[in-house]
Amino acid sequence: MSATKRKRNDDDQETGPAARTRSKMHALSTEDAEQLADADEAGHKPDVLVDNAQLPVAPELPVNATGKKKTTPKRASKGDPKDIHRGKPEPSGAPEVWAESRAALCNALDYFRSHQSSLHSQDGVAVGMMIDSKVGEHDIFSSQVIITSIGGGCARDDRTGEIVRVKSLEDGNAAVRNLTKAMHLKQAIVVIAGMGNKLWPTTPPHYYNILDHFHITDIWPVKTLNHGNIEFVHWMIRFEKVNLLEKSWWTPADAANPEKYMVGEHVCPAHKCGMCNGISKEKYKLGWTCLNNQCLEFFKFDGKTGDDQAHLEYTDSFLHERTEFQSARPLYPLVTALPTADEDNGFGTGKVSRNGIVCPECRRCSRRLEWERWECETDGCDFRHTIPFQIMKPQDVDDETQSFRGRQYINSNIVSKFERSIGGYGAEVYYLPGEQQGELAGSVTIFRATPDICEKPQGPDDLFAELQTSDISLRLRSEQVTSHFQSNWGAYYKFGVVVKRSKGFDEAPDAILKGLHRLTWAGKTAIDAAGKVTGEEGVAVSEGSAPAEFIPFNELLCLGYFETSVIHYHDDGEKELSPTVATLSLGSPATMRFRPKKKANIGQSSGLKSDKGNKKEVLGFTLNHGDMVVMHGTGIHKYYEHEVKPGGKLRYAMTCRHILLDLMEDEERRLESIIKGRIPDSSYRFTYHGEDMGEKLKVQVEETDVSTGSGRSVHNDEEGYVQVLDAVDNLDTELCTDDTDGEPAMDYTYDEPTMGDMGDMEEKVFTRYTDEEPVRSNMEEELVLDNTDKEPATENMDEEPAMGDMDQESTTAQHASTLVGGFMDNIMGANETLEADSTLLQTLSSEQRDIVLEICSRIAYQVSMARRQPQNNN
Ligand SMILES: O=C(O)CCC(=O)C(=O)O
Ligand SMILES: [Fe+2]
Repeated sequence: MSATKRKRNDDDQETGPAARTRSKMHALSTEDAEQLADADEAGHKPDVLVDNAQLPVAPELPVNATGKKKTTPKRASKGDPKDIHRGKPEPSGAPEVWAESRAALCNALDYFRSHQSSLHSQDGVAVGMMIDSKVGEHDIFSSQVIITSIGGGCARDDRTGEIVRVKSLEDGNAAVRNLTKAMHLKQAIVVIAGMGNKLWPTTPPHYYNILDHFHITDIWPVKTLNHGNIEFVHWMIRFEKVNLLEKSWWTPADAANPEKYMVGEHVCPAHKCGMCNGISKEKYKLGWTCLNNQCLEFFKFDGKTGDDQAHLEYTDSFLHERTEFQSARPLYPLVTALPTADEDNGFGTGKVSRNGIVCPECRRCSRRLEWERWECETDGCDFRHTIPFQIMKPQDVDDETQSFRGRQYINSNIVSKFERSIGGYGAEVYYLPGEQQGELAGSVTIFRATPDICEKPQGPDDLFAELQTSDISLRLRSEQVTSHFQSNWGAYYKFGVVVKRSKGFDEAPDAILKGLHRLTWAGKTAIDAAGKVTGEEGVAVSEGSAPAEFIPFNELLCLGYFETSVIHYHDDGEKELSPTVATLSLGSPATMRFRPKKKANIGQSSGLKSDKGNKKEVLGFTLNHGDMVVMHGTGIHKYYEHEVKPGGKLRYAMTCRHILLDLMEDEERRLESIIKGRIPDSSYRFTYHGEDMGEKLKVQVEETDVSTGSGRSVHNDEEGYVQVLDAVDNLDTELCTDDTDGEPAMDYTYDEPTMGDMGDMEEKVFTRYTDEEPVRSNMEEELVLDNTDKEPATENMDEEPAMGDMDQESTTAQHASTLVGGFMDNIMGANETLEADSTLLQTLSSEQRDIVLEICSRIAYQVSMARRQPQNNN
């Protein structure tokens, strides 16, 4: 989404003619600076919100926070930044706004959205500046004046941890340009000071502290020698506080304001350069020098250059001078107003809903960490703020989908594509190669949901609606700067860093369990399909990476995307991840892309070029509402990375994986994961069988009207019914067939319930009649499990009865029957929860167990639904 792309980095080096023109800029020439401003206006797009999902881990206290990239060499010591200020006096006041993390600061303040650089600009004009741990030798942090160097051209020395100059900035950089423009346009700048700045005159109360509005009086180049005695040019800036009358809150409480100068009291003399005619102030005690870095006299003090500049001290007149400041440009309010519904996109998921807030009570900047609302991050402060959600309907999704310009791309030198009809879906199967000739990294299978599929009861439309109204515990990951919300269910999943929280499937809302069962079908089916296609199409398969066996999922990660959220290129991990990852897309459309990792030896011979060190995408496709995508093969995560960029107002993705718990090092988490990853028996009522069951199975279903007892054929459309019947039918043909004639051995009918006071209520209970007498009452169930025409489930292969081992079979059948019977008793006794006897359950193969549990769960569900219907037939 273009609004989230970083258009340019403040530290970007500019090249080309415009840059060369600028290089002639005199430090303080108004005329040149105005030209520069014009050039910027013409040539640069406005700065926009940095897309923060790609940004480094935001530092939290007590880590010294400067928002450095992960690649930045480590500091020599990571002590508590408070230590730097021990013994300093307390400040006389408190900041109007503060933050403890860079992410919160940048999320909440519209004048400082810069997650990485120390400058924030709008329309090419600087509006907010941060002074933190990069403190130069000639920096000043006093009550009314701040002098600092303008970032860029520095790096941290790996050995010493010191900041050193590595690049000369004769031409300035984007930051210099944007600040110069602000100076000439008289744009006031909000200055923010971090605790990492050792020049604080008092003890900073928080990590990030908003100081006040300042204006820029001077920007000039200086020449310094770095540790290797190499000459570098960099740029300095001097700010003056706008309001000189009010005592600055960061000055000591118990001292009279030591720095209280007014306009005109002191004047710093300026002189014209005999060489270039440029005018420069006499800023240094060392004497006057020309401050035009294009002039031969630049930074020559009385003809001298070199070491004597190392200890440049400012003149008193330069420090004490105060400059008239009046501007037509409005000051940014220091406290950014709370976002309102009017500014939002109508659904409560717009860009402003992803911003942070400044708590009106404690003035802390807080991120939008909770999906539902903003909560002040200060312990003990219970300020909450909401922009109510509006439910997004299938029609809204359709409208978005119609206008979505997704990206369909396949590099056919690398990726092969096949199309099939699978499980009632149109499916696309893509094969991604590994590094070796003929090696397969894995397959990506997409099941395309049609409008019919989406509209089915319990289908994607229902699920999307349900997610919007259920509490699915979505939260932003506070320890990382990401733009999507997430909740993890089942086993702990290592996603970048180990998820801090995971809830057990036994506490999951139905929507999550429905997603899990749907994806289980997709995972299983995709493996079968990919295997089949490899056979049919002669695709080479490498050993191990994409096995033919499906390992049931034990984890589900639910992601929630607001309008501007994305998930950037990543892999899902390799070490603790089994080969299958299945995702269900709900709501807004999105584009998913795959590219080989930088170091993967893929695509070289096909001319796959790198883009800034990254490989280009090899596969891109749209994911629409209801679509499911299955990645199968660990090679997909080893050699490739993927990203997903939604293009609408609200999207959810539920992604299931199997986490290999044996590889989990943390024993406590491992044990917890076993428990949390257990799929509750009652959830098997949501078992999904794909969309073509109705075609495969033609089992007559009879419905008995409970009031008349008369039977009639059903193809009842009532919510959930056909689906339930289909599912039960499916079980029939799978397991419960009569040995003699191949017809289903049981026949589900509705029968009059035998329980107490159900009256005329349209109670629907499934009862099976066999040819023989029912074993118990007409409410009882009996299952005849037939293993003759079905392979036993692979995972319990050893324990399975041998074909034709009737004793074993009938024991299994009996156990199944007892389970269902016991369960029926249980629900008829008004207890709607399934309490299957686990000992008996263990005698069944996993497939049989699923089926038995599914029958039980579906009956329980129907009974409970019927019980909830209003009894208004009398
Ligand atoms: O949002 C999606 O569709 C994909 C999410 C994803 O890549 C992940 O959860 O790892
Ligand atoms: Fe992923």
